[in-house]
Amino acid sequence: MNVEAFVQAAEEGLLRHLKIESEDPYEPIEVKHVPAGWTCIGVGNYAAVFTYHAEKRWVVKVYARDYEGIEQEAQVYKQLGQHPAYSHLLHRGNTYLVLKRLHGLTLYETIHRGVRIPEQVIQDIEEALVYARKRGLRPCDVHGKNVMMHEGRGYVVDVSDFYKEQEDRKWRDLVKAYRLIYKPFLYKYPIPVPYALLDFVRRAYRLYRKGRKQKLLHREGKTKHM
Ligand SMILES: Nc1ncnc2c1ncn2[C@@H]1O[C@H](COP(=O)(O)OP(=O)(O)OP(=O)(O)O)[C@@H](O)[C@H]1O
Repeated sequence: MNVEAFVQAAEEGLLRHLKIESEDPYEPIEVKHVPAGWTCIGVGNYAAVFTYHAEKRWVVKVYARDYEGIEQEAQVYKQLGQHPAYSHLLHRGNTYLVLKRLHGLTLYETIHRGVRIPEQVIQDIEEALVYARKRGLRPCDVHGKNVMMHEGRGYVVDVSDFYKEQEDRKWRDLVKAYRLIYKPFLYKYPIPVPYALLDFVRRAYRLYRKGRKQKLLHREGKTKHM
């Protein structure tokens, strides 16, 4: 199948009948109906990602909201060029992108399933982020659901926020947690962690970062008035 035929199949077979909704901007979007022949392989807070039974090399990332993000993500892929740790863009539609499929499990899923994450995976992702910086991008929103592991190597699955002015701390905090908590405990005794506990940690982390940000803003406000 060529890209044009795939795009046609996506527009006629998937997008016309697909039902996805974004109810809470801080929670993954909800997939209500997927037409036959297509499978949802992942959801984020903005988009859901689908594979087609007749063409396994590519995926369709369909946005449920913030459609201006599509152009930004397409631009980031153009700026990134080809790199083994990233997907790449094949086509940009009005509400969707066609991307190279990455294989494996997100780090979030590996922890859920109790699969060991080797140091090499973390190093591959670090190198991929250094590469992105060299191409003039700022790696942002790199967290456990946006990075993948396949056959012991690391991949970055979502680059949609790399255009932003400032990097955030998510990846740095994840590496810290990997070295301080994961390596000494879960790596040695890889037990499956329920989604409920992982979601609790995710929400607690969000609240912690929000608290830190407010504290900082408060302090800055105080110094300005001194
Ligand atoms: N190129 C790809 N190949 C395979 N799976 C993918 C690909 N892109 C995304 N996925 C899967 O779909 C999920 C959601 O995609 P993605 O993280 O890009 O969505 P998003 O809404 O932009 O995320 P976020 O909420 O972090 O902004 C990923 O966690 C991953 O499981």
